[in-house]
Amino acid sequence: MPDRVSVYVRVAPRDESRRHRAICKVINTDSILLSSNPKRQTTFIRSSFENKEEKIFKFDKCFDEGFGKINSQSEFYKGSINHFVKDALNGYNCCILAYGQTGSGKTYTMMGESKNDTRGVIPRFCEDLFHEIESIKIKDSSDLSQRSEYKVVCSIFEIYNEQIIDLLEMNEVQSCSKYRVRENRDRSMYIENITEIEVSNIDQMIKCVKMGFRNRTTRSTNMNVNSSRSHAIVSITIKRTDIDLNTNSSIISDSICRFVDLAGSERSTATQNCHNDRLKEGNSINKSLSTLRRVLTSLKKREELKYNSNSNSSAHNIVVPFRESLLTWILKDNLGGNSKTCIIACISPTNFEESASTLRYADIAQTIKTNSIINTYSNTTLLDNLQKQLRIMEIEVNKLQKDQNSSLELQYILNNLKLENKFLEKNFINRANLSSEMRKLLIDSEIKKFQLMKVILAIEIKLKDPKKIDAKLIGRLEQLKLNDAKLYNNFVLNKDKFEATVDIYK
Ligand SMILES: Nc1ncnc2c1ncn2[C@@H]1O[C@H](COP(=O)(O)OP(=O)(O)OP(=O)(O)O)[C@@H](O)[C@H]1O
Repeated sequence: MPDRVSVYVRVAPRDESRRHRAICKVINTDSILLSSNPKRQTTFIRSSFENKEEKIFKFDKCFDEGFGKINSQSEFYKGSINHFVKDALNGYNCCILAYGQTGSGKTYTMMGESKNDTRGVIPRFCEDLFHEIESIKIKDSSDLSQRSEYKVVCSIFEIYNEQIIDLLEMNEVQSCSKYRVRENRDRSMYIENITEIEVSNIDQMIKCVKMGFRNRTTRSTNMNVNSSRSHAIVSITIKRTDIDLNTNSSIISDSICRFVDLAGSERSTATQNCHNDRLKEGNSINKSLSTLRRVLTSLKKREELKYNSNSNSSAHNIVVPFRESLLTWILKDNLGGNSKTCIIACISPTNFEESASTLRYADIAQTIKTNSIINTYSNTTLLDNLQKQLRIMEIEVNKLQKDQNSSLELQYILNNLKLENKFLEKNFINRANLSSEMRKLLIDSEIKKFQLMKVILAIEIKLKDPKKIDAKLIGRLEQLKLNDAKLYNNFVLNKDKFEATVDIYK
């Protein structure tokens, strides 16, 4: 079912945002007037400098009125994200991205603080997820015909300088190169070798998420990295199996929920990036965020073409640069693919340009369509797929056996050739006793022996790896056959077998 990327706007409190930006040494602050109107779902932004324009954006929901009321974490969660719990349990992939400049409240919104009422979207989602699972289990317990089983797996990583850092890996010294982004058969993305922890209740889940974010802070301190310079991704995989106890058949649904706390979106010129490492950091953040913006722009263009020209072919000519950064490659399916996606546009009332830029990109994002489907299959489909795979493997095994047979046939031919060679050698040694006519014959056979040795040598080499047998060798054997059919027939006692072997490799 086509969905649209939804956008929720959140405004950080003026003082907090300014204090955080001061700590992060962000310069170029600007004084702006910014307010959201939750009734109309609009956000108004205007620089207090007279020459800057006024802008009004309309989104799915606008929270926090800027100068007025600040929405609590609970109000924000209930008004935006909590419906994703049911979606995820029903088998839909979901993705929640927090986008905005440094100090605009991305981490506060996603993770929140340790105080109970200030916890963010991720811990609240995890709590709701297990509450929902528990309530389904209680409902099931009175139903004798059905039972549901759940498996929840969590992985947490960050992308820093275009490398993946596993935040659940106990060993602090990590080889980043072992983490590879791979594509599943259904074209969804996964990270090879990433630590995955199975959790079975709220406590385990929250501990896992907290450990990931604690590692993010510890590692960033050890590496002298500000956490806002990396993108943190929490990935929760949910597998639900509904078993019909009467028929013993089951329906399985799989979904992945990704929570992405993006690095600060300000341009590197806006921060005091003079140090080499900082410059590298800045460049890679710029690269991934600018790729993200280009991906959003290309997807929007694609949508417009589809809508205006009513032709899919011109829309498909638009190349979306997913592969140009790790971030967009991992999120490929979430941006315009099989996912229910939302962007939380975090803005801070201290910088006109950056806030306007965040709102502009959120505006582009909300035009993008996704195609979320319930990722479900029955155990009979699973069986069908496994049987299909089995058949493919059987064909492979047969082929391999055939190769092995061919190699046995070649071995047989080789032995015959060796025998013939011995015969020729014997004649060669006794040639002094031969008549001139016989000698001529032997010179011929000497040439043939030489040819034969070459063929034997080639076959011996190829026997080590029969697959590598090439047209040249077959050509040589064929030539031998043409030059002297009698000799050839002597070499090969079982002619048919030999030809069959040659045919296989033709
Ligand atoms: N809605 C809010 N209510 C209360 N405090 C907030 C809110 N938004 C942000 N803050 C406070 O503002 C400060 C900066 O927020 P936060 O660290 O979440 O910003 P950020 O966008 O993640 O920055 P960075 O990109 O540097 O990681 C924090 O002290 C946080 O507690």
